[in-house]
Amino acid sequence: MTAPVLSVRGLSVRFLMPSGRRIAAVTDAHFDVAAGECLALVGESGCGKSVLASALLGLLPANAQAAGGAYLGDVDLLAADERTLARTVRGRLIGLIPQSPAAHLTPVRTVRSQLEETVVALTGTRGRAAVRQAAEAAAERAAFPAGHLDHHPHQLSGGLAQRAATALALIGNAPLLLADEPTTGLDRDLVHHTVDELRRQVDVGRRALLVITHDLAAAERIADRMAVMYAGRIVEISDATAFFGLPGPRHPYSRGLLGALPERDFIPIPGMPPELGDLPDGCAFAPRCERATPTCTTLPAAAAGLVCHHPHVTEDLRA
Ligand SMILES: Nc1ncnc2c1ncn2[C@@H]1O[C@H](COP(=O)(O)OP(=O)(O)OP(=O)(O)O)[C@@H](O)[C@H]1O
Ligand code: NI
Repeated sequence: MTAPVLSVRGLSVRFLMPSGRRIAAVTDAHFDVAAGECLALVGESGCGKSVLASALLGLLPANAQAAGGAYLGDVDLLAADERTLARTVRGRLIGLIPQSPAAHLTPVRTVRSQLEETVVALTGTRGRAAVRQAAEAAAERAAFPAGHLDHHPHQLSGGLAQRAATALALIGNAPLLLADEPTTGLDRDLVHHTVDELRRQVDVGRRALLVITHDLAAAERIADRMAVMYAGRIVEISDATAFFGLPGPRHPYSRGLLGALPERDFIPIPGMPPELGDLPDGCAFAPRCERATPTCTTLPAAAAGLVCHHPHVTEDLRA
């Protein structure tokens, strides 16, 4: 296997609240993403997905404390200073595909001028003609039509705004693309389109892609591997084909997430996720888990991409 582009090792993030409360937003995350691979990070709202992404980008708020390591090439993202993050990480090592492209684009300037500015800032290209050509090439890579380059963001459809934002994210040729909810608010056709464009960047550009999403159908379409997060912890990492097909997810929570989909069983997981400021000592999912036993008051050891005392194994799935 090729060396990973991103290696996350024991990453934890705590928010310290004025009341003295500590919020455990991310706990002990371990994963890799390789070139030419897409890892989808899924889980219910508030489970810590965006906080994890912010930690990688060095964009945590001042009341956050991060521990552990996150390595991209020879840069430890958690230890890097703001100057390194601004000059070499954001845009150059990590291309960020934003959640709401319309808000990410500058409203008063054309797409062309924003692309050109980013070309100058990130690639060192100089000279009007060369910059113009590089901006047009970036648009083309994201399938943004040349005929719309002189439009302002408000003149673009949701799909074209997404492609403009993707074009911007690709300019620095970053080895890692990070997309936080890239398909939120888009209709199904556009979801497919956006996801397929991102997948193309992985396949053609041999980039690593970490995509954060609520949308399991989008994840199924794009991901090679699935990471499922619950109450700040990644509880399962599995091959996407096995996860969505047979034998299916191994963690009871992951099975619940899939089973809640309208196109599957349409049965919601009972109960609510716990408060991240008041997590139990043992497995945080136990109160909602139909397989819970007395051992679940202790924390399960992580093994083979699973944090669970009683995962589903292939034998019970056949029964
Ligand atoms: N600045 C902050 N101060 C304190 N707590 C915070 C702060 N930012 C986020 N949190 C808490 O961290 C937890 C994780 O939030 P996060 O935004 O990562 O969730 P998420 O999984 O991305 O959810 P969604 O799917 O809704 O985007 C939440 O409980 C949130 O309240
Ligand atoms: Ni989020």
